[in-house]
Amino acid sequence: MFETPRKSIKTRDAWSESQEELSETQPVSPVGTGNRGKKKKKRKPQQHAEKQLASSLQICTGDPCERKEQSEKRYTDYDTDEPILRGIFQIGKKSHDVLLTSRRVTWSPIQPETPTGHVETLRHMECVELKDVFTVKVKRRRSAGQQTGGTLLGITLFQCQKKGSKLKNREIHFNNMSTDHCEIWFKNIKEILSGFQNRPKSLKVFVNPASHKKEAYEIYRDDVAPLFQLADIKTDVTISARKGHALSILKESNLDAYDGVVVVGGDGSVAEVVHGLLLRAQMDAGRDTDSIFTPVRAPLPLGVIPAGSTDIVACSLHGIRHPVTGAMHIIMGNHQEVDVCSFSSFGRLLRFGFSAMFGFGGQTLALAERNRWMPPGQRREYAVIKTLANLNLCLGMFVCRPEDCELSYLPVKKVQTETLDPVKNESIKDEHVIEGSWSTTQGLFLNISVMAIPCLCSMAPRGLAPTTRLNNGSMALIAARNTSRSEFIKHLKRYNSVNNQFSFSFVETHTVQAVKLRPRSQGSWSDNVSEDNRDCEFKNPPIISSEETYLWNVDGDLLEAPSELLIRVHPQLLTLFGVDVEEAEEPHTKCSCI
Ligand SMILES: Nc1ncnc2c1ncn2[C@@H]1O[C@H](COP(=O)(O)OP(=O)(O)OP(=O)(O)O)[C@@H](O)[C@H]1O
Repeated sequence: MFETPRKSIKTRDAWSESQEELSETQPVSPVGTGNRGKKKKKRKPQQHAEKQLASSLQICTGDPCERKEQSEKRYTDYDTDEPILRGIFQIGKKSHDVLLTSRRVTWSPIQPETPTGHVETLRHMECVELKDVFTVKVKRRRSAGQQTGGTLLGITLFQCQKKGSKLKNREIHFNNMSTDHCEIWFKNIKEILSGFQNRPKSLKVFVNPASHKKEAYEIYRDDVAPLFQLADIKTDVTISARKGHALSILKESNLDAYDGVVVVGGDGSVAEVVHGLLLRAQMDAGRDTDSIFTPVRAPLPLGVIPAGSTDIVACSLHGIRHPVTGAMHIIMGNHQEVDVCSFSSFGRLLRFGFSAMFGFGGQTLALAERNRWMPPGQRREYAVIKTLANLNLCLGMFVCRPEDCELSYLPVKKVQTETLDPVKNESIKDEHVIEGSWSTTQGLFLNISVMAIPCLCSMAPRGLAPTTRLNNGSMALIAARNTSRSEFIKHLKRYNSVNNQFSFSFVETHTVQAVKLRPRSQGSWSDNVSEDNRDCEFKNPPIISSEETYLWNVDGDLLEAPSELLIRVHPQLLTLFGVDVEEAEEPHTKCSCI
């Protein structure tokens, strides 16, 4: 969305970049200054410019009727978007006629007139929308080590370019050695760009150096920080020293100085920061989290730079695990409202998050965490194989069997209403969510998943919960009842393909607002220590559930919860930097272990 500029900005920022030579410099002819009060005096050259542009737009190849329609449409478009500046710049090797309006920069090569008086430029006309430009810099040639000054070469626009789900930085160089000319263009473009108010100017950044292959810091330093610097974003970076470090900072520090928070890491790190941001918002709003409360929204948007092993949140938000794409969504201020779950037990808030798994999902994570000494992919596969192998088995004093649970859920009921628009005299259809009533079921469950976001990842490109969206105000409840090992494996395998993973008689799915789970067996999934991993258990003591607690996988983090857990969805509680995507564009990874 384009918003009108609010303020002027200091314009003498210097940008030192290439050593490239200008082979040619064109004379300078600005047609306007952006000062609309003086517009009348400048009318003549502008009219001439528009006339020339209009005539050039009429010359194009293809079907004449289509051509006329196209040229009229484009001319109308340009006509409503008033020219602010017009001048000559060298772009690439050619001189170009460049036009700045409040929405875009358009350029076409300067060519001699044909005998008919037409200038054949449309074919080569190019433009960049200013909503896609994140910064403008003055371009100078400097010798090695020179910090200031240097020969002025022109200005450069930095565009956020989209290729599929991937976003990247594209530089467009407008070369002209006239200081006055460049300054006017720089000032005007900078002023227009300052009107995009969602774009952050100051960020609090958390980096988890322990994520995945321990490369999060390098990813931030090499791929992300230079882009933030280019976009003139101030950053305050904390390298997380331990689990819970980001949470304690978010709970204690004053966040007023920031326009957003960024986390560089995997899903566990994202979950910690999401919880911290929302907990802080509840504390500031005086909410009593020891009761069933209505949470307030987090005041700051959160950006996610993927550096973990699965990166489900980044995939669901960007469609791809690509740190530069994450950084670009932040720089461009792309806001996406996202539903969040709260996890509470006996009225007390345990944490905020996006997804939870109980049973198989909790058990595999517990086993993987106990074997952190293994490389990430290997320990995940090991945990999946081991848990599947032990399914329905008794290992010494530990029993791996489905959970005996009482599962209650509050379904989302949507009703359509129809009202009459008195002005347009047409009916308006509206959808409302109404309070349903709790349903309760019980029995043996192999796995229960509750997800407020689709949870896209390379193993499940359409998501672990493809029926939910980032902000549809509901959660997907997927419950797999007890079945044979081979049927359960078939169900798991289908996440990888386009086939419906839920078309099994033992799987039920519901769209819900709340879920309550009461496991009735004691300690069944709590551990599965077998002879062959006794050694590693000794080095990494197992997470032992007491009689009263159960292990959940909440956003890839282990949560030890008492025997009753209430999960509620809170529509659009958080703003993330990103967009809603249908499918992950990730290279499709097949789980080799099942
Ligand atoms: N300095 C640190 N040392 C160890 N653990 C940390 C540190 N800082 C944060 N943590 C914790 O590490 C946990 C796992 O990190 P993270 O989720 O980023 O990586 P991952 O597990 O490799 O990725 P994914 O969750 O995508 O599989 C998080 O719960 C986080 O709280």
